[in-house]
Amino acid sequence: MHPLTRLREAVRPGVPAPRADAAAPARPTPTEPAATLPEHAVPEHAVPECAPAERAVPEAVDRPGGARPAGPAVVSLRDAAVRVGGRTLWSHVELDIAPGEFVAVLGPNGVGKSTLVKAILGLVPTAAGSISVLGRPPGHLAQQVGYLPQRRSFDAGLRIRGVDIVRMGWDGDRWGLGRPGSARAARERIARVVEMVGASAYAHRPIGQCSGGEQQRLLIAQALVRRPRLLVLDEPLDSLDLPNQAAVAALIGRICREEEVSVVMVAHDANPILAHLDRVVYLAEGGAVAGTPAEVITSATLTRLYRTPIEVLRTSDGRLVVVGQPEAPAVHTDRHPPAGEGAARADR
Ligand SMILES: Nc1ncnc2c1ncn2[C@@H]1O[C@H](COP(=O)(O)OP(=O)(O)OP(=O)(O)O)[C@@H](O)[C@H]1O
Repeated sequence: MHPLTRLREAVRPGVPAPRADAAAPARPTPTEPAATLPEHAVPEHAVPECAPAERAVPEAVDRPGGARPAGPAVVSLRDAAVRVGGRTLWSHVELDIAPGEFVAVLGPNGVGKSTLVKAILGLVPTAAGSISVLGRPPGHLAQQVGYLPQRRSFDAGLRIRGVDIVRMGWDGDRWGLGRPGSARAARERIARVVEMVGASAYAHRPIGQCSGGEQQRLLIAQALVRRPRLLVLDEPLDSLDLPNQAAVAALIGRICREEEVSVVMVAHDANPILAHLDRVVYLAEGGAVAGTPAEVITSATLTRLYRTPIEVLRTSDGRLVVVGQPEAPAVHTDRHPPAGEGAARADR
């Protein structure tokens, strides 16, 4: 492979290409609860009460930054199911994500969290039901969706600067040619997002010499630079130490509010992100439970979902802390390229 092609593959922005076979448009507004596990899986008392699944997200007061924003949902799943490798991973999933909401997708290893975000991106087709993103089938408005795939790290010898990585997010597919429009607007926006993620001090260093946490911030800036309306982050806290997990979680919460972008983030450990979240989606046992952290993160619900005793405590300052949640393994053995896509971007 030509060295430039290899470099380009290594640092290409995570903007998903549109799929030809994306899901059909969403159905008209149903009236079922927002999200539930299949009835056989969770007794009635364990299913949190969720807002009705309406296409226009109703206001609520559960938002860390204030009331839940009203307006058309940015992401809607209606009775959605996904099959990979001949097996249904989850089904009957109902979910609405409002503009500017910070939503975490949580659950045990291998339950289908990454597959859920890939379905939202249009990289994996729905087997039943429907998904809509910004009112269109997944993958149709890729320019308005920023994506940070799982585990991207850079070779220590890579000389390209952090700021160039961010620039690639701006140029998109025209990397090396430049995107039409004002060069000044590009410079200003790139400087703005670099500052927003707190990377100004090291953005001009070679990316290979930046720490994992610094690289992660620059990649978040890359995903954000085109002012997406939806930011999809697949385990952005993976392999960061605890202080960095907390700092990056706080950063994402702040970005969510300042840029008015909806964020869907896959995570293993709820604790570093809980204080910043508007909603959580727990995947388990072939279905999903969604709601505010206070609704979903309870000892009874998590114990049932993980099939192991888990305690949820409330600290004196009102924070929820999950105790006893199984640790994620250091190596994920269940990673595959998404259906219909080569391995190029799947699981880096
Ligand atoms: N393209 C594929 N073909 C076959 N099986 C797949 C494919 N993609 C995912 N799977 C399987 O689907 C299951 C869910 O995978 P997924 O990566 O979505 O889980 P996850 O919840 O994100 O896991 P983890 O927490 O370990 O990252 C796994 O068992 C995985 O092996």
